[in-house]
Amino acid sequence: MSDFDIEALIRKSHEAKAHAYCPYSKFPVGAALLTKDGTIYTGCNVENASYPLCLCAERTALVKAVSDGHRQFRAIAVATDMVNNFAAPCGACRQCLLEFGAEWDVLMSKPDLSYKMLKTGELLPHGFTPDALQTFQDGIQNGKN
Ligand SMILES: O=c1ccn([C@H]2C[C@H](O)[C@@H](CO)O2)c(=O)[nH]1
Repeated sequence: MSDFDIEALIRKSHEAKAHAYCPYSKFPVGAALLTKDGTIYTGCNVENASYPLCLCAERTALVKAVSDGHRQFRAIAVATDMVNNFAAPCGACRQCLLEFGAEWDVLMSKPDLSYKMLKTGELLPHGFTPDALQTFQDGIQNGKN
């Protein structure tokens, strides 16, 4: 059982998709990120004529939230127009979501609002986390690195 309204969050991610700036890929993506305190930040993909600078919807929502002071999250819903596939975050987004914990929910949806739910840590198993850097720093303190 989730302690938040899954359908409402997914719906918001589909609404956010309407703002996608994607003249190159023509692949709109929306995201809705729920913070621990119940605030919702939305995001969309923002592309650029310099293709590698394209921003994904998930990271747009994440940086909006973090830059407002949020670091604890309950869930992120991701939306695309694909009817045959759930909206799976790309590798870079998985890494950025994992930065803020391995135990919060990623809701990958379709336009009919059906979804697949996985934890951030399930989406990127064996990921590189802040813990690894902490362990490294501890090793330096103890003369082991
Ligand atoms: O998880 C994803 C995957 C892709 N995109 C965007 C990036 C680019 O603008 C377009 C096509 O890759 O979709 C996202 O926003 N999120």
